[in-house]
Amino acid sequence: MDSKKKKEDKDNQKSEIFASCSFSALGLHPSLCNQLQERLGFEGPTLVQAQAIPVILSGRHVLVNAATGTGKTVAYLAPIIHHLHSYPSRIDRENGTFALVLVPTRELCLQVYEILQKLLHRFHWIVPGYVMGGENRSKEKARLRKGISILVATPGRLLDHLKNTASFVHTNLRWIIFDEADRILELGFGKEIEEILDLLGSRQIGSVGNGNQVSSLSNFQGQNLLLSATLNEKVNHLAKISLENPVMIGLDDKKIQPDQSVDHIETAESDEDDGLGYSKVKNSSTGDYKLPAQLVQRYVKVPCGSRLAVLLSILKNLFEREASHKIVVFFSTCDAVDFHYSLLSEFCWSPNSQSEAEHTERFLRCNTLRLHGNMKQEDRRNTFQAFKTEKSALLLSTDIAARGLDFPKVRCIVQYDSPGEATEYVHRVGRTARLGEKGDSLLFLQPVEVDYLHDLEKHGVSLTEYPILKVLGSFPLYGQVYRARKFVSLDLHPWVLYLQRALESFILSEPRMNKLAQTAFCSWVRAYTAHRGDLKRIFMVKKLHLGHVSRSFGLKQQPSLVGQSFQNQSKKRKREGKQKGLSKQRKFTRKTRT
Ligand SMILES: Nc1ncnc2c1ncn2[C@@H]1O[C@H](COP(=O)(O)OP(=O)(O)OP(=O)(O)O)[C@@H](O)[C@H]1O
Repeated sequence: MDSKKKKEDKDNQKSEIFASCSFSALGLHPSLCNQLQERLGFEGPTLVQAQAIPVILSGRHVLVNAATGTGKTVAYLAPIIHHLHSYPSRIDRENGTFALVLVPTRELCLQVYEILQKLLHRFHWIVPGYVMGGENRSKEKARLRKGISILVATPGRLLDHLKNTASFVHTNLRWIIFDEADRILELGFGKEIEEILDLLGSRQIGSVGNGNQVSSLSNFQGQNLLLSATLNEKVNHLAKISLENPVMIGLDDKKIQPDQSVDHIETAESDEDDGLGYSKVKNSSTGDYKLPAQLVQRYVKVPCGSRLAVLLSILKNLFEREASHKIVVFFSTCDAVDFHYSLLSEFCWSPNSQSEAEHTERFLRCNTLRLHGNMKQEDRRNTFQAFKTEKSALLLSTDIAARGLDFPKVRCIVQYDSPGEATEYVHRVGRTARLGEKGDSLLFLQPVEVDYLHDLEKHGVSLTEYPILKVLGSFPLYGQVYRARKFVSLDLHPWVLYLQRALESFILSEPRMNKLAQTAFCSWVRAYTAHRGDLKRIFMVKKLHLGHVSRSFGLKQQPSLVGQSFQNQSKKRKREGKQKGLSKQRKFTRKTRT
């Protein structure tokens, strides 16, 4: 491709993402515009920012439904800061909280807080803060007592403070933002959200605050914003109880010029009026998802028993091809993350060594990190920061990293365990190819699961096949390269066979690893049984060969042996679940899968 064509392509890509206007043309205060440029390095707004900022500035309730990595965070934070900065008299810490940003996970909480800190660098009187599960409650209470102007929070911990922290002033609350609302609801926080809305007096009518408002500061009414990738029943319900006559900002307005955007933005389409003045928003979850054009999406069809060896081979190939690489691999459970993390960090094998004693070289020589919801808060924080700053690293994660997290320069997303809903697929791949950058994604499927591709196609997502035999053929075995014929099954590929054998003997020789593998096997099967709705027909436990599943955890044991411990574990989890009074599904979703 000549350089002129390359430049043209780059310009086209840019105009798909960025608007042609400036931040100040959207009505933002000049010093905030400077801050966006100097602190965050943003030269101009993205399309979604150009659409959302003027509408949010106008005070309307808004529902934003836009593609991943398009800059939604600044789209809602900038107008809030603009308003707080423009109050006739400066706000004070004693005035308490003016804006509340609700997010589903702790990592997202920290991420939004970090952006806030940068944006507020020059506006020291507007104080950012966060409260979230896993943090020290009394320290949070002390911070709330001092006063936090813009508070980022996870729902459970916020509710706790609303009920138990008397010094938490929220009488001046003007904005409630639900970021990644669909995820908040999927994690089972619906009840908490309703309670929060009730406690804040913000249900339905959207008039925030309960008396004692600082009327001298502003006579502006409450404004709620909801950002969600999917508009399903639950999100519709939340929109209904929290938004008043909202403006809908969606993907279809992508091509609209920013200066015309307010006039052209669709208001929520009316399917039916519920008599409350709120029109039901059309469900777009069955429609096409818009994915970044530059994202290369592929799938690899792997028999269950060879999954582990193929995963390791692909990762080895990716890191050897490009030394500096950032890759995220998604697993269905916390236990699977722990097992693969230990395995990848410790497994030594060099295919050209003749004796066991010579296997001293780590199979995968990359910086490996892990992230899931059962880790200690401090470790979660460290991983999150490390993966942000590393130039080359491998992150093994549950879906905790699937939504909203913005890790710079991730080149490849591997979905080793299938995601379930197509939305989840879209969010996972959304961690790469952000804001016009290059990105690849690879979905692992067993031969019995390939119907999942049709499910994705229904949403306009189509994948091409990954050349796995070519990749496996690139590894020399005892000095020889084995070029498999097309019809050779992966199970019988010499490289896969040797690697599988090496993995099994390594795991067998390490009791700790063996235990991790068994636990991971059990929760993997549990997660497989948890697929819902139509997906149950694709991911059928009945079709699984448990012996092959064991092999995919490097286990040599008979499945019945492992199955026994699986049953014991299930019973134990049920007992614990009852004791803690959590519903089975909520506990499973929050504890095991994230
Ligand atoms: N105007 C801009 N110019 C340049 N970079 C920007 C701009 N706005 C946002 N970004 C960067 O784009 C990336 C994605 O932003 P953000 O995380 O807000 O996207 P998002 O739409 O919320 O993504 P997701 O749907 O995955 O949560 C971030 O790294 C952010 O710093």
